[in-house]
Amino acid sequence: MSTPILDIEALTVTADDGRRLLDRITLAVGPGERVGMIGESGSGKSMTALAVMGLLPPGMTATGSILLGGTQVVAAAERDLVSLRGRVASVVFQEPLTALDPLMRLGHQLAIPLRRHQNLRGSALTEAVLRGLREVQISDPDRIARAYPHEVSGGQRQRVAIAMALACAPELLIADEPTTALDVTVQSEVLALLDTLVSDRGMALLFISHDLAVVSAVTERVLVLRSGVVVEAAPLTDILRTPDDPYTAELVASARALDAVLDSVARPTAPGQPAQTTPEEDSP
Ligand SMILES: Nc1ncnc2c1ncn2[C@@H]1O[C@H](COP(=O)(O)OP(=O)(O)OP(=O)(O)O)[C@@H](O)[C@H]1O
Repeated sequence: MSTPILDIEALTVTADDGRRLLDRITLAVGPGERVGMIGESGSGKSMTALAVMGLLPPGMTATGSILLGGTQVVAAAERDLVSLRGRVASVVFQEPLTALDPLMRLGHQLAIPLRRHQNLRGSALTEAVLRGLREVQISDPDRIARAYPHEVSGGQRQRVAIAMALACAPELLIADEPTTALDVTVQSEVLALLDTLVSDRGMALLFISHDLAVVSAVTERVLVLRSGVVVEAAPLTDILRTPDDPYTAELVASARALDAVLDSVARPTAPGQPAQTTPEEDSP
């Protein structure tokens, strides 16, 4: 296998009260590979994403190794992490407002990473902002660029957050429950959009969700996390057909839209093929 973009080895994260939130997690994501991380609430999925980006909350200590684009993240200096974020890996969080400044027009927010990454100014920058919005299938980019976050729908906000995450052309996109906060129809549209963008750009994807049906739509290999421990890591089809761990078996049994999942096992050629949808135009 070629050198992984992300190579996590025995990652342990401990809270200041001594609780182990992650316990010797090991995971590698190769260039262009799509890996799912699944587990119940509190299992440590978001903590893994934060650790990879060097964004652990105060009081948390990480040990082990996280190589991101070949650079060690554990105990790295902030200035080294800044150059990795956005360029090597970006995150899309569940709640787009986490990534967006409520007091800044969306176009200005998207312009910040574009200016930094592509060194654009003036009308070239404006054009890049509108292009970025079109790439996330926003059909009225002029209006959205002028709007503040609260003036657009949740789906549109998440599309802008995705555009910001992609602005520096990262090699790895970490999507942490990116559709969970959205209405069901918008969920499948945003999932289809992510799937297309990741394919078109040949990006690697670490897709985090509590929902096996969602993970199965966009990834080919899955890691199951429980109480901070990896209880199973296997190709998606193996997890669905013959889960080894009882907890994984439970997840499979209770997955929403189980029929759709089993259907995708019957047609194993289709990792990364979520429901076909038309571009979103949900109103705010
Ligand atoms: N800032 C914090 N300080 C202390 N403990 C925390 C903090 N944030 C999360 N935790 C704890 O870390 C553990 C892992 O949480 P994490 O947010 O990674 O779970 P998760 O799998 O992403 O859950 P969810 O699906 O609900 O987001 C949980 O026990 C949680 O209570």
